[in-house]
Amino acid sequence: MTVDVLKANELKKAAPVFGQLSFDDHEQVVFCNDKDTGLKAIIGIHNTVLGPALGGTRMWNYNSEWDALNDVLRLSRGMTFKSAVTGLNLGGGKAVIIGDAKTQKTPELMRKFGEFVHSLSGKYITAEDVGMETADMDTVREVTPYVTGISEDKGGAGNPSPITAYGVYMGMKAAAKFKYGSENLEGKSVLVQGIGHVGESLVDHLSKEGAKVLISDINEERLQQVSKQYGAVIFEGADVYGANVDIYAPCALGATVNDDTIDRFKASIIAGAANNQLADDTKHGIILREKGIVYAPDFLINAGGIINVYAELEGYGKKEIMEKTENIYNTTLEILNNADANGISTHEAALKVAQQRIADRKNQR
Ligand SMILES: NC(=O)c1ccc[n+]([C@@H]2O[C@H](COP(=O)([O-])OP(=O)(O)OC[C@H]3O[C@@H](n4cnc5c(N)ncnc54)[C@H](O)[C@@H]3O)[C@@H](O)[C@H]2O)c1
Repeated sequence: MTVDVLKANELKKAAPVFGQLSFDDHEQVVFCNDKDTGLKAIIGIHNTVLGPALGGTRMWNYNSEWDALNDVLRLSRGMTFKSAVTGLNLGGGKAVIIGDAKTQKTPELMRKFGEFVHSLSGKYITAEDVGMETADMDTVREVTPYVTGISEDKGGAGNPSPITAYGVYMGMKAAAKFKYGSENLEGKSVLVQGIGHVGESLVDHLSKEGAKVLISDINEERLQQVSKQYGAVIFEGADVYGANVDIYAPCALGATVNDDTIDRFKASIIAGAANNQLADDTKHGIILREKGIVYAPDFLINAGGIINVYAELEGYGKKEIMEKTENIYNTTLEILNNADANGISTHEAALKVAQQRIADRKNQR
């Protein structure tokens, strides 16, 4: 049987890992199970040509183990290209813990997860992602040195989210320069979907610049708090994707640009922090281009966090972190212009730069 003659669900049964639609020549996929703590985790190592596979751990109440596997495969692949396009000597990896971070996360579970990370001898280095806090990484640090994103008083670079937000802000400004001829966001309406660690900080930058900020979240309490603090308007419409705004900033979860939403966008720029914003990178990247919607590739503009944690490994300080993150503006503008000149999607343009860097390194060996 070949991939062509099997439908997705049948393929999953026939080849549960290598046959996953999101499997993209990943080097290693590790399933971690511990009965005592209830840990069920999957570590995905996509590529280590440029360096150790670094990427955060996400704790999420997945509907099924298939969803968790699919997520870790997609996310770890994204990390490979994020580090490559950003010029870091890191490979791509990610981990998912299946469960509710609010009710099922315990220090014992995090330590056990850390032991699994340690068993990979540094091939995978973890950090925080959705459902994780700096304090959780401190707990993991008790059992392995292969963790970043630990707190500043423990020698880490601290919470990466504000740096991620700053990079997204830089990428958004570059997209504005490309689309509107000016990077100035004053008066532009921006809908930030998801006002968590990154989203809130992005709202802060945008409000200070005089953008008209709309916010959307499933957490009503946060909506009220962020609205009050920054003067942002809570989006009340029925269709967040069809909102009449200049810029849509997805900062919650991925795949919000999909077959169902793509024809509804009125925004002329999509620039946000969420990983894997395009449900289908190729197809939706091309459709956005045809529609004249400028998409600032997620893995390019949300690299501030990885720049921040990379500092822990390379030993550089805040100044260099901010300089590297600010440079996301230049890289984004370059890639948007390059995509335009070559008639390809912005996603493809960014991917090509990343893939070339990996191929060059491989050839040097
Ligand atoms: N934290 C980082 O440094 C970093 C780095 C790179 C990428 N990212 C990505 O950015 C996104 C946000 O990360 P974060 O650290 O702010 O996460 P977070 O968990 O702090 O915030 C996510 C927010 O999205 C909200 N949300 C969830 N589902 C939603 C929905 N359907 N509609 C509206 N809101 C919804 C949640 O209530 C929460 O407020 C994630 O996709 C993450 O992978 C984060």
